[in-house]
Amino acid sequence: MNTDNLKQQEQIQVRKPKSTINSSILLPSSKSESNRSLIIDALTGHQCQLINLSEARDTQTMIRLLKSEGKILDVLDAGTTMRFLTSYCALTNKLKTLTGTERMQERPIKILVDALREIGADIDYLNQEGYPPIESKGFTGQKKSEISIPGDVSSQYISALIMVAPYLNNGLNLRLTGKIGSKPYIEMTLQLMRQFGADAKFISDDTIQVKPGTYLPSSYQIESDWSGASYWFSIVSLMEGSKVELLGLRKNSLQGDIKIVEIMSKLGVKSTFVEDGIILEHCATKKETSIDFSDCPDLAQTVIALCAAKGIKCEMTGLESLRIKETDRIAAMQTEIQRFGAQLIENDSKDKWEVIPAPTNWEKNFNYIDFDTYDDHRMAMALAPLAIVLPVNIKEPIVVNKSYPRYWENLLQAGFEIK
Ligand SMILES: O=C(O)C1=C[C@@H](OP(=O)(O)O)[C@@H](O)[C@H](O)C1
Ligand SMILES: C=C(OP(=O)(O)O)C(=O)O
Repeated sequence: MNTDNLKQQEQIQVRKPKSTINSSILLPSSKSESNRSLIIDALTGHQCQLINLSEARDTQTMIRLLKSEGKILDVLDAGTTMRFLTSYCALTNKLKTLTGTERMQERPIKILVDALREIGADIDYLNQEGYPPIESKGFTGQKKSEISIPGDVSSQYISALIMVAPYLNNGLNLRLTGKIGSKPYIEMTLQLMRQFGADAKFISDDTIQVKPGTYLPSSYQIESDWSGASYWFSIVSLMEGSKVELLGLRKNSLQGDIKIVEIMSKLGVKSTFVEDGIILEHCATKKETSIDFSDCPDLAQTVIALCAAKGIKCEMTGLESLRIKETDRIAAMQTEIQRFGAQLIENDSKDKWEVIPAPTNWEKNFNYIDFDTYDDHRMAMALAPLAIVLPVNIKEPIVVNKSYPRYWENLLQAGFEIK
């Protein structure tokens, strides 16, 4: 099934399946694991065997740019690609210009650039101080091996630094200040580094130590993507009697977004791990809950959309980083769920949020709803499951290419009607 034509449309109509869903879905593989293993592979001189690399545009962009002989590396809208390549180019003495989409040029990179400069890299901003585009102008030797970096803005800066750190003559001791956000992504980086033979670990609550050394070429099989899995949890929660098998997921995942299993156990999905994945079955839901997304920010939109539509009141914390992702995801979700009478309310100190769901039977007031997607794959993928409740139209369906190019294809396979 080829959905390229569908994706080229300005808007698609998504309608619920005519019968109860009972499907087996092959998820995309994780772009986070893929992009890390690609940097590690590049540092070994491309000696590793990486199995099941992601089809996601963020990963395909990483593959293309790591091979590129050109001076300008355009990461498009891929955050990890921008941050990981910045550190890789800066510390391995590659003279490159790194740029990206308009939105990428609004996503801060100062914390990473400051840290790289302290270590000894020569980097310039080409436009606005603190933001891409940047120019990596060379690395002539390590100035410092102990530095501090804020841990509460984006874990990607930290992953970017530690992944290249074994190749620094003196290694790196990195102290993280503030509350550490997206910590499982840092753990994923450390585990992958160790998988490829590096000596890298947390030596205290706030300090990571990376010893000098090299990665050992080896083979690694990338797992399916737990963030992509979350949309299927939402679908199963919304459709009574439904059952979905998701292939390629592991119980002992490196990905923090496996937390969706626990979150959804309260919100209408029973999960059972099987040999090559997980089986999701619809079950009863709570009507009120509270969730901290500090460890798993990419799950927030899925849960906000689900609670808003399904009458679940939800208190949320840990959403701060959503403001600097593909779009301001808090503002975007506030606007989109308001279309059907739900709200996402931020408290005065901007550190707690509450989903006030749409009133019971809200769907009776509409024939359909149009949703905007703000150049953000997760807006499209989080809102499309609401088609189970009411017909939805999704703008710019091509956005899914960033992490889950076969999303619409998989929905068709499960019986959704899309045109
Ligand atoms: O390291 C990674 O692979 C990622 C880290 C997270 O970003 P932050 O650390 O900026 O929260 C996450 O949102 C992103 O999708 C992928
Ligand atoms: C935030 C995301 O990606 P990135 O920051 O890598 O662009 C995401 O995939 O939700």
